[in-house]
Amino acid sequence: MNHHLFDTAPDFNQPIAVLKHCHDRIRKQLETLQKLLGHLPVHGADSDARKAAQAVQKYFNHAAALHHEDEEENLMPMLQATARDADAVQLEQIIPGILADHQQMEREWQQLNTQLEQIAQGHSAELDSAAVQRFIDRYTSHMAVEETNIAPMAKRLFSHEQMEQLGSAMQARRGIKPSLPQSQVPEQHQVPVSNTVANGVVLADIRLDYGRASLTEDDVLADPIAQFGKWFEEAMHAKVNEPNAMSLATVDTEGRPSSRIVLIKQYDQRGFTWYTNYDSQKGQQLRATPHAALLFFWSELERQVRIEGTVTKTSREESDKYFYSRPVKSQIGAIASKQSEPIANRAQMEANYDAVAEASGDQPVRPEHWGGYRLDPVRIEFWQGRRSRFHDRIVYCKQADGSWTRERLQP
Ligand SMILES: Cc1cc2nc3c(=O)[nH]c(=O)nc-3n(C[C@H](O)[C@H](O)[C@H](O)COP(=O)(O)O)c2cc1C
Ligand SMILES: Cc1ncc(COP(=O)(O)O)c(C=O)c1O
Repeated sequence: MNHHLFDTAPDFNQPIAVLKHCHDRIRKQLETLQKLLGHLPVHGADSDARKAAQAVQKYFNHAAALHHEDEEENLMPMLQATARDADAVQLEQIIPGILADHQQMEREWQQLNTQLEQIAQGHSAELDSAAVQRFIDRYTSHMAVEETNIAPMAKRLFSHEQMEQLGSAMQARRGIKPSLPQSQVPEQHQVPVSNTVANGVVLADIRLDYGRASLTEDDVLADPIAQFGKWFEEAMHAKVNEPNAMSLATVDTEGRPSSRIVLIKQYDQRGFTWYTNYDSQKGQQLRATPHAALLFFWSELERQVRIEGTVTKTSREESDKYFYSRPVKSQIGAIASKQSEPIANRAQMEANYDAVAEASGDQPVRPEHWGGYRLDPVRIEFWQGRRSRFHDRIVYCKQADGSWTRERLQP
Protein backbone atom coordinates (compact mmCIF):
# COMPACT_ATOMS: atom_id res chain seq x y z
CA MET A 1 0.00 0.00 0.00
CA ASN A 2 1.26 3.41 -0.92
CA HIS A 3 1.33 5.70 2.10
CA HIS A 4 2.02 9.41 1.84
CA LEU A 5 3.82 10.62 4.91
CA PHE A 6 2.97 14.22 4.14
CA ASP A 7 0.01 15.91 2.54
CA THR A 8 2.07 17.19 -0.41
CA ALA A 9 0.44 19.90 -2.50
CA PRO A 10 1.03 19.77 -6.24
CA ASP A 11 3.16 22.49 -7.79
CA PHE A 12 1.55 25.64 -9.23
CA ASN A 13 2.67 24.57 -12.70
CA GLN A 14 -0.23 22.12 -12.40
CA PRO A 15 -2.92 24.61 -11.35
CA ILE A 16 -5.86 22.26 -11.92
CA ALA A 17 -4.24 19.72 -9.61
CA VAL A 18 -3.73 22.51 -7.04
CA LEU A 19 -7.43 23.37 -7.24
CA LYS A 20 -8.32 19.68 -6.77
CA HIS A 21 -5.96 19.56 -3.80
CA CYS A 22 -7.85 22.54 -2.31
CA HIS A 23 -11.07 20.54 -2.70
CA ASP A 24 -9.53 17.64 -0.84
CA ARG A 25 -8.56 19.97 1.98
CA ILE A 26 -12.07 21.40 2.03
CA ARG A 27 -13.42 17.83 2.31
CA LYS A 28 -11.13 17.26 5.32
CA GLN A 29 -12.43 20.40 7.00
CA LEU A 30 -16.02 19.36 6.31
CA GLU A 31 -15.27 15.97 7.93
CA THR A 32 -13.88 17.77 10.98
CA LEU A 33 -17.02 19.88 11.15
CA GLN A 34 -19.16 16.76 10.97
CA LYS A 35 -17.14 15.10 13.75
CA LEU A 36 -17.37 18.23 15.87
CA LEU A 37 -21.17 17.99 15.71
CA GLY A 38 -20.98 14.56 17.39
CA HIS A 39 -18.23 15.57 19.78
CA LEU A 40 -19.74 18.71 21.30
CA PRO A 41 -22.84 17.19 23.00
CA VAL A 42 -20.63 14.57 24.72
CA HIS A 43 -17.47 16.54 25.57
CA GLY A 44 -18.51 20.16 25.32
CA ALA A 45 -16.03 22.78 24.12
CA ASP A 46 -13.02 20.85 25.39
CA SER A 47 -9.51 21.33 24.10
CA ASP A 48 -10.06 18.98 21.10
CA ALA A 49 -13.26 20.79 20.16
CA ARG A 50 -11.53 24.18 20.47
CA LYS A 51 -8.66 23.05 18.24
CA ALA A 52 -11.03 21.57 15.66
CA ALA A 53 -13.11 24.77 15.57
CA GLN A 54 -9.96 26.87 15.11
CA ALA A 55 -8.69 24.66 12.27
CA VAL A 56 -11.99 24.86 10.40
CA GLN A 57 -12.13 28.63 10.95
CA LYS A 58 -8.59 29.09 9.73
CA TYR A 59 -9.28 27.21 6.54
CA PHE A 60 -12.60 28.77 5.60
CA ASN A 61 -11.61 32.30 6.61
CA HIS A 62 -8.49 32.32 4.44
CA ALA A 63 -7.72 29.48 2.06
CA ALA A 64 -11.29 28.90 0.87
CA ALA A 65 -11.69 32.58 -0.06
CA LEU A 66 -8.49 32.46 -2.13
CA HIS A 67 -9.71 29.30 -3.79
CA HIS A 68 -12.99 30.96 -4.82
CA GLU A 69 -11.04 33.95 -6.15
CA ASP A 70 -8.84 31.60 -8.23
CA GLU A 71 -11.97 30.26 -9.83
CA GLU A 72 -13.87 33.51 -10.24
CA GLU A 73 -11.05 35.78 -11.36
CA ASN A 74 -8.86 33.43 -13.33
CA LEU A 75 -10.08 29.92 -14.08
CA MET A 76 -13.61 30.76 -15.21
CA PRO A 77 -12.82 33.96 -17.20
CA MET A 78 -9.99 32.10 -18.96
CA LEU A 79 -12.31 29.21 -19.77
CA GLN A 80 -14.99 31.59 -21.02
CA ALA A 81 -12.44 33.27 -23.28
CA THR A 82 -11.24 29.94 -24.66
CA ALA A 83 -14.29 27.70 -24.88
CA ARG A 84 -16.23 27.50 -28.13
CA ASP A 85 -19.40 25.87 -29.36
CA ALA A 86 -20.71 23.12 -27.04
CA ASP A 87 -18.13 23.95 -24.36
CA ALA A 88 -19.18 27.61 -24.36
CA VAL A 89 -22.84 26.59 -24.06
CA GLN A 90 -22.02 24.26 -21.17
CA LEU A 91 -20.16 27.05 -19.37
CA GLU A 92 -23.08 29.42 -19.84
CA GLN A 93 -25.25 26.84 -18.12
CA ILE A 94 -22.90 26.01 -15.25
CA ILE A 95 -21.08 29.21 -14.30
CA PRO A 96 -24.04 31.21 -12.93
CA GLY A 97 -24.76 28.32 -10.53
CA ILE A 98 -21.14 28.16 -9.39
CA LEU A 99 -21.05 31.90 -8.69
CA ALA A 100 -24.38 31.76 -6.85
CA ASP A 101 -23.06 28.81 -4.78
CA HIS A 102 -19.96 30.82 -3.80
CA GLN A 103 -22.12 33.63 -2.49
CA GLN A 104 -24.49 31.30 -0.66
CA MET A 105 -21.60 29.30 0.86
CA GLU A 106 -20.03 32.56 2.05
CA ARG A 107 -23.29 33.57 3.77
CA GLU A 108 -23.66 30.11 5.35
CA TRP A 109 -20.04 30.17 6.44
CA GLN A 110 -20.45 33.52 8.21
CA GLN A 111 -23.25 32.02 10.30
CA LEU A 112 -21.15 28.97 11.22
CA ASN A 113 -18.08 31.10 11.84
CA THR A 114 -19.85 33.03 14.59
CA GLN A 115 -20.72 29.79 16.39
CA LEU A 116 -17.25 28.28 15.83
CA GLU A 117 -15.65 31.42 17.26
CA GLN A 118 -17.53 30.87 20.53
CA ILE A 119 -16.50 27.20 20.56
CA ALA A 120 -12.86 28.05 19.74
CA GLN A 121 -12.82 30.36 22.75
CA GLY A 122 -14.45 27.73 24.97
CA HIS A 123 -17.49 29.97 25.57
CA SER A 124 -20.10 27.73 24.01
CA ALA A 125 -20.72 24.20 22.75
CA GLU A 126 -23.58 25.19 20.43
CA LEU A 127 -23.32 24.26 16.78
CA ASP A 128 -26.42 24.32 14.59
CA SER A 129 -26.47 20.83 13.06
CA ALA A 130 -28.96 21.71 10.27
CA ALA A 131 -26.73 24.63 9.23
CA VAL A 132 -23.63 22.41 9.27
CA GLN A 133 -25.40 19.80 7.15
CA ARG A 134 -26.56 22.42 4.62
CA PHE A 135 -23.02 23.78 4.36
CA ILE A 136 -21.50 20.31 3.91
CA ASP A 137 -24.10 19.28 1.32
CA ARG A 138 -23.74 22.48 -0.70
CA TYR A 139 -19.94 22.30 -0.79
CA THR A 140 -19.97 18.59 -1.63
CA SER A 141 -22.26 18.92 -4.64
CA HIS A 142 -20.56 22.17 -5.70
CA MET A 143 -17.12 20.52 -5.79
CA ALA A 144 -18.55 17.55 -7.69
CA VAL A 145 -19.88 19.88 -10.42
CA GLU A 146 -16.50 21.57 -10.71
CA GLU A 147 -14.56 18.32 -10.76
CA THR A 148 -16.87 16.69 -13.32
CA ASN A 149 -17.27 19.61 -15.69
CA ILE A 150 -14.90 22.52 -15.15
CA ALA A 151 -11.61 20.78 -14.36
CA PRO A 152 -11.72 18.30 -17.27
CA MET A 153 -12.68 21.11 -19.66
CA ALA A 154 -9.77 23.27 -18.49
CA LYS A 155 -7.37 20.34 -18.86
CA ARG A 156 -8.65 19.67 -22.38
CA LEU A 157 -8.73 23.28 -23.62
CA PHE A 158 -5.89 25.13 -21.90
CA SER A 159 -2.54 25.29 -23.61
CA HIS A 160 0.70 24.99 -21.72
CA GLU A 161 0.94 28.81 -21.66
CA GLN A 162 -2.57 29.17 -20.25
CA MET A 163 -1.80 26.64 -17.52
CA GLU A 164 1.30 28.70 -16.67
CA GLN A 165 -0.77 31.89 -16.67
CA LEU A 166 -3.36 30.35 -14.34
CA GLY A 167 -0.67 28.92 -12.05
CA SER A 168 1.17 32.23 -11.77
CA ALA A 169 -2.03 34.15 -11.03
CA MET A 170 -2.81 31.67 -8.24
CA GLN A 171 0.73 31.97 -6.90
CA ALA A 172 0.58 35.77 -7.00
CA ARG A 173 -2.71 35.70 -5.08
CA ARG A 174 -0.91 33.85 -2.28
CA GLY A 175 2.08 36.17 -2.40
CA ILE A 176 4.33 33.41 -3.75
CA LYS A 177 7.10 34.58 -6.07
CA PRO A 178 7.49 32.79 -9.44
CA SER A 179 9.86 29.86 -9.16
CA LEU A 180 12.50 31.11 -11.65
CA PRO A 181 15.68 31.45 -9.60
CA GLN A 182 16.88 35.05 -9.41
CA SER A 183 20.20 33.92 -10.91
CA GLN A 184 18.35 33.02 -14.11
CA VAL A 185 16.61 36.38 -14.45
CA PRO A 186 18.64 38.60 -16.76
CA GLU A 187 20.18 41.47 -14.81
CA GLN A 188 18.30 44.19 -16.67
CA HIS A 189 15.04 42.47 -15.66
CA GLN A 190 15.78 42.39 -11.95
CA VAL A 191 14.46 45.90 -11.34
CA PRO A 192 11.08 45.92 -9.61
CA VAL A 193 8.33 46.83 -12.06
CA SER A 194 4.74 47.51 -11.11
CA ASN A 195 2.17 45.57 -13.11
CA THR A 196 -0.85 47.13 -14.75
CA VAL A 197 -3.84 45.33 -13.29
CA ALA A 198 -7.36 45.43 -14.74
CA ASN A 199 -10.27 43.72 -13.04
CA GLY A 200 -7.79 41.90 -10.81
CA VAL A 201 -5.84 40.47 -13.74
CA VAL A 202 -2.25 41.42 -14.56
CA LEU A 203 -2.46 42.92 -18.03
CA ALA A 204 0.83 41.41 -19.16
CA ASP A 205 -0.51 37.96 -18.28
CA ILE A 206 -3.56 38.16 -20.54
CA ARG A 207 -2.71 35.74 -23.27
CA LEU A 208 -4.91 33.61 -25.49
CA ASP A 209 -3.32 30.74 -27.29
CA TYR A 210 -4.75 30.03 -30.73
CA GLY A 211 -5.41 26.62 -32.11
CA ARG A 212 -8.70 26.48 -33.98
CA ALA A 213 -7.29 26.06 -37.46
CA SER A 214 -4.26 26.15 -39.71
CA LEU A 215 -3.52 27.80 -43.06
CA THR A 216 -1.33 26.00 -45.56
CA GLU A 217 -0.15 26.87 -49.05
CA ASP A 218 -2.63 24.29 -50.31
CA ASP A 219 -5.56 25.80 -48.42
CA VAL A 220 -5.41 29.23 -50.02
CA LEU A 221 -6.88 30.10 -53.40
CA ALA A 222 -4.68 31.48 -56.19
CA ASP A 223 -6.60 34.75 -56.26
CA PRO A 224 -6.36 36.76 -53.01
CA ILE A 225 -9.70 38.50 -53.59
CA ALA A 226 -11.37 35.10 -53.89
CA GLN A 227 -9.47 33.99 -50.76
CA PHE A 228 -10.70 37.13 -48.95
CA GLY A 229 -14.24 36.28 -50.10
CA LYS A 230 -13.88 32.76 -48.72
CA TRP A 231 -12.74 34.04 -45.32
CA PHE A 232 -15.38 36.77 -45.29
CA GLU A 233 -18.09 34.14 -45.92
CA GLU A 234 -16.64 32.08 -43.08
CA ALA A 235 -16.61 35.11 -40.78
CA MET A 236 -20.27 35.74 -41.61
CA HIS A 237 -21.11 32.09 -41.10
CA ALA A 238 -19.30 32.06 -37.73
CA LYS A 239 -21.35 35.12 -36.71
CA VAL A 240 -18.21 37.15 -35.99
CA ASN A 241 -19.15 40.46 -34.37
CA GLU A 242 -19.15 43.16 -37.08
CA PRO A 243 -17.07 41.18 -39.60
CA ASN A 244 -17.37 44.20 -41.96
CA ALA A 245 -15.55 46.54 -39.54
CA MET A 246 -11.99 47.21 -40.62
CA SER A 247 -9.23 49.46 -39.42
CA LEU A 248 -8.17 52.02 -42.02
CA ALA A 249 -4.69 53.49 -41.57
CA THR A 250 -3.57 56.62 -43.42
CA VAL A 251 -0.59 58.95 -43.06
CA ASP A 252 -0.20 62.71 -42.89
CA THR A 253 2.18 64.68 -45.08
CA GLU A 254 5.04 63.91 -42.70
CA GLY A 255 4.39 60.19 -42.77
CA ARG A 256 2.77 60.09 -39.33
CA PRO A 257 0.08 57.41 -39.31
CA SER A 258 -3.44 57.47 -37.89
CA SER A 259 -6.08 54.77 -37.94
CA ARG A 260 -9.80 54.37 -37.35
CA ILE A 261 -12.53 51.84 -38.00
CA VAL A 262 -14.72 52.08 -41.10
CA LEU A 263 -17.22 49.66 -42.62
CA ILE A 264 -16.42 47.82 -45.84
CA LYS A 265 -19.33 48.06 -48.26
CA GLN A 266 -18.02 46.19 -51.27
CA TYR A 267 -15.09 44.09 -52.43
CA ASP A 268 -14.34 42.80 -55.90
CA GLN A 269 -11.46 42.67 -58.37
CA ARG A 270 -11.27 46.49 -58.31
CA GLY A 271 -10.61 46.55 -54.58
CA PHE A 272 -12.14 47.26 -51.16
CA THR A 273 -14.70 50.07 -50.75
CA TRP A 274 -15.91 52.19 -47.83
CA TYR A 275 -17.77 55.49 -47.50
CA THR A 276 -16.92 58.60 -45.58
CA ASN A 277 -16.49 62.36 -45.60
CA TYR A 278 -13.82 63.48 -48.09
CA ASP A 279 -12.98 66.51 -45.92
CA SER A 280 -12.44 64.46 -42.76
CA GLN A 281 -8.97 63.86 -41.36
CA LYS A 282 -8.69 60.60 -43.34
CA GLY A 283 -10.04 62.39 -46.42
CA GLN A 284 -7.42 65.10 -46.20
CA GLN A 285 -4.68 62.58 -45.61
CA LEU A 286 -5.77 60.44 -48.56
CA ARG A 287 -5.90 63.55 -50.78
CA ALA A 288 -2.23 64.22 -49.99
CA THR A 289 -1.05 60.60 -49.75
CA PRO A 290 -3.38 58.12 -51.46
CA HIS A 291 -1.85 55.04 -49.81
CA ALA A 292 -3.58 53.20 -47.00
CA ALA A 293 -3.69 49.96 -45.05
CA LEU A 294 -6.81 48.03 -44.07
CA LEU A 295 -6.99 45.49 -41.28
CA PHE A 296 -9.65 42.96 -40.39
CA PHE A 297 -9.39 41.10 -37.07
CA TRP A 298 -11.85 38.25 -36.77
CA SER A 299 -11.10 37.22 -33.22
CA GLU A 300 -13.64 34.42 -33.09
CA LEU A 301 -11.81 32.71 -35.97
CA GLU A 302 -8.34 33.73 -34.74
CA ARG A 303 -7.72 35.43 -38.09
CA GLN A 304 -6.50 38.75 -39.37
CA VAL A 305 -6.26 40.05 -42.93
CA ARG A 306 -3.91 42.92 -43.80
CA ILE A 307 -4.45 44.79 -47.05
CA GLU A 308 -2.28 47.59 -48.45
CA GLY A 309 -2.66 49.61 -51.60
CA THR A 310 -3.56 52.81 -53.38
CA VAL A 311 -6.81 54.63 -52.79
CA THR A 312 -9.09 56.41 -55.26
CA LYS A 313 -12.57 57.88 -54.92
CA THR A 314 -15.50 55.86 -56.21
CA SER A 315 -17.43 57.35 -59.14
CA ARG A 316 -20.13 59.91 -58.35
CA GLU A 317 -22.73 57.42 -59.55
CA GLU A 318 -21.46 54.78 -57.14
CA SER A 319 -21.37 57.24 -54.26
CA ASP A 320 -24.92 58.39 -55.10
CA LYS A 321 -26.12 54.82 -55.23
CA TYR A 322 -24.72 54.00 -51.81
CA PHE A 323 -25.64 57.35 -50.20
CA TYR A 324 -29.30 57.02 -51.20
CA SER A 325 -29.42 53.42 -50.02
CA ARG A 326 -28.70 54.56 -46.44
CA PRO A 327 -31.48 55.36 -43.94
CA VAL A 328 -32.62 58.98 -44.46
CA LYS A 329 -31.55 59.91 -40.94
CA SER A 330 -28.01 58.71 -41.67
CA GLN A 331 -28.04 60.74 -44.89
CA ILE A 332 -29.04 63.82 -42.89
CA GLY A 333 -26.35 63.04 -40.31
CA ALA A 334 -23.70 62.80 -43.02
CA ILE A 335 -24.74 66.21 -44.38
CA ALA A 336 -24.94 67.83 -40.94
CA SER A 337 -21.57 66.58 -39.71
CA LYS A 338 -18.37 68.34 -40.67
CA GLN A 339 -16.57 65.13 -39.81
CA SER A 340 -13.39 65.52 -37.73
CA GLU A 341 -13.97 69.24 -37.08
CA PRO A 342 -14.42 70.43 -33.48
CA ILE A 343 -17.81 71.70 -32.27
CA ALA A 344 -18.82 73.39 -29.01
CA ASN A 345 -21.27 70.81 -27.70
CA ARG A 346 -23.84 68.11 -28.50
CA ALA A 347 -26.65 70.69 -28.55
CA GLN A 348 -24.97 72.49 -31.44
CA MET A 349 -24.68 69.21 -33.34
CA GLU A 350 -28.38 68.48 -32.78
CA ALA A 351 -29.25 72.00 -33.95
CA ASN A 352 -27.23 71.45 -37.13
CA TYR A 353 -28.99 68.13 -37.69
CA ASP A 354 -32.43 69.73 -37.23
CA ALA A 355 -31.54 72.52 -39.65
CA VAL A 356 -30.48 70.01 -42.34
CA ALA A 357 -33.54 67.84 -41.69
CA GLU A 358 -35.78 70.93 -42.00
CA ALA A 359 -34.11 72.05 -45.23
CA SER A 360 -33.94 68.68 -46.96
CA GLY A 361 -37.20 67.06 -45.84
CA ASP A 362 -37.26 63.39 -46.77
CA GLN A 363 -35.04 63.88 -49.84
CA PRO A 364 -31.57 64.91 -48.75
CA VAL A 365 -29.01 65.41 -51.49
CA ARG A 366 -25.60 63.79 -51.27
CA PRO A 367 -23.01 66.48 -50.65
CA GLU A 368 -19.97 66.46 -52.94
CA HIS A 369 -17.73 65.92 -49.94
CA TRP A 370 -19.34 62.58 -48.96
CA GLY A 371 -18.65 59.43 -50.93
CA GLY A 372 -16.70 56.26 -51.38
CA TYR A 373 -13.06 55.31 -51.49
CA ARG A 374 -11.72 52.17 -53.05
CA LEU A 375 -8.38 50.67 -52.13
CA ASP A 376 -6.72 48.84 -55.01
CA PRO A 377 -4.59 46.23 -53.21
CA VAL A 378 -0.94 45.49 -53.91
CA ARG A 379 -0.37 43.32 -50.86
CA ILE A 380 -2.80 41.06 -48.98
CA GLU A 381 -1.80 38.89 -46.04
CA PHE A 382 -3.88 36.14 -44.46
CA TRP A 383 -2.96 35.30 -40.88
CA GLN A 384 -4.20 32.32 -38.94
CA GLY A 385 -3.34 32.10 -35.24
CA ARG A 386 -1.56 28.92 -34.15
CA ARG A 387 -0.38 27.45 -30.88
CA SER A 388 2.40 29.18 -28.92
CA ARG A 389 2.54 32.15 -31.32
CA PHE A 390 3.83 29.95 -34.17
CA HIS A 391 1.23 31.29 -36.58
CA ASP A 392 0.55 30.75 -40.28
CA ARG A 393 0.99 33.74 -42.60
CA ILE A 394 0.48 33.69 -46.35
CA VAL A 395 1.07 36.94 -48.22
CA TYR A 396 0.13 37.84 -51.81
CA CYS A 397 1.99 40.58 -53.71
CA LYS A 398 0.74 42.08 -56.94
CA GLN A 399 3.18 42.05 -59.86
CA ALA A 400 3.55 44.62 -62.64
CA ASP A 401 1.58 42.39 -65.02
CA GLY A 402 -1.32 42.16 -62.57
CA SER A 403 -0.58 38.60 -61.47
CA TRP A 404 -0.11 37.67 -57.79
CA THR A 405 2.82 35.92 -56.14
CA ARG A 406 2.27 34.07 -52.91
CA GLU A 407 4.66 33.23 -50.09
CA ARG A 408 4.72 32.16 -46.48
CA LEU A 409 6.04 34.57 -43.86
CA GLN A 410 7.44 33.61 -40.48
CA PRO A 411 5.21 34.41 -37.54
C1 LIG B 1 -17.64 50.05 -36.01
C2 LIG B 1 -17.37 51.43 -36.60
C3 LIG B 1 -17.68 51.66 -37.91
C4 LIG B 1 -17.44 52.90 -38.46
N1 LIG B 1 -17.68 53.08 -39.78
C5 LIG B 1 -17.39 54.26 -40.37
C6 LIG B 1 -17.55 54.43 -41.77
O1 LIG B 1 -17.92 53.50 -42.51
N2 LIG B 1 -17.28 55.63 -42.29
C7 LIG B 1 -16.85 56.66 -41.51
O2 LIG B 1 -16.64 57.75 -42.05
N3 LIG B 1 -16.65 56.53 -40.18
C8 LIG B 1 -16.91 55.35 -39.59
N4 LIG B 1 -16.70 55.18 -38.25
C9 LIG B 1 -16.17 56.32 -37.49
C10 LIG B 1 -14.65 56.37 -37.72
O3 LIG B 1 -14.00 55.39 -36.93
C11 LIG B 1 -14.04 57.73 -37.38
O4 LIG B 1 -14.39 58.13 -36.07
C12 LIG B 1 -14.50 58.82 -38.35
O5 LIG B 1 -14.57 58.36 -39.66
C13 LIG B 1 -13.56 60.02 -38.28
O6 LIG B 1 -12.25 59.63 -38.62
P1 LIG B 1 -11.12 60.67 -39.07
O7 LIG B 1 -11.27 61.88 -38.18
O8 LIG B 1 -9.84 59.96 -38.87
O9 LIG B 1 -11.36 61.00 -40.51
C14 LIG B 1 -16.91 53.96 -37.68
C15 LIG B 1 -16.58 53.70 -36.35
C16 LIG B 1 -16.79 52.44 -35.82
C17 LIG B 1 -16.39 52.16 -34.41
C1 LIG C 1 -19.56 58.45 -39.26
C2 LIG C 1 -19.96 57.20 -39.95
N1 LIG C 1 -20.17 57.19 -41.26
C3 LIG C 1 -20.53 56.09 -41.93
C4 LIG C 1 -20.69 54.90 -41.26
C5 LIG C 1 -21.11 53.71 -42.06
O1 LIG C 1 -22.44 53.46 -41.72
P1 LIG C 1 -23.54 52.93 -42.73
O2 LIG C 1 -23.45 51.46 -42.68
O3 LIG C 1 -24.81 53.45 -42.15
O4 LIG C 1 -23.25 53.53 -44.08
C6 LIG C 1 -20.48 54.84 -39.90
C7 LIG C 1 -20.63 53.59 -39.17
O5 LIG C 1 -20.45 53.50 -37.96
C8 LIG C 1 -20.11 56.02 -39.23
O6 LIG C 1 -19.89 56.01 -37.89
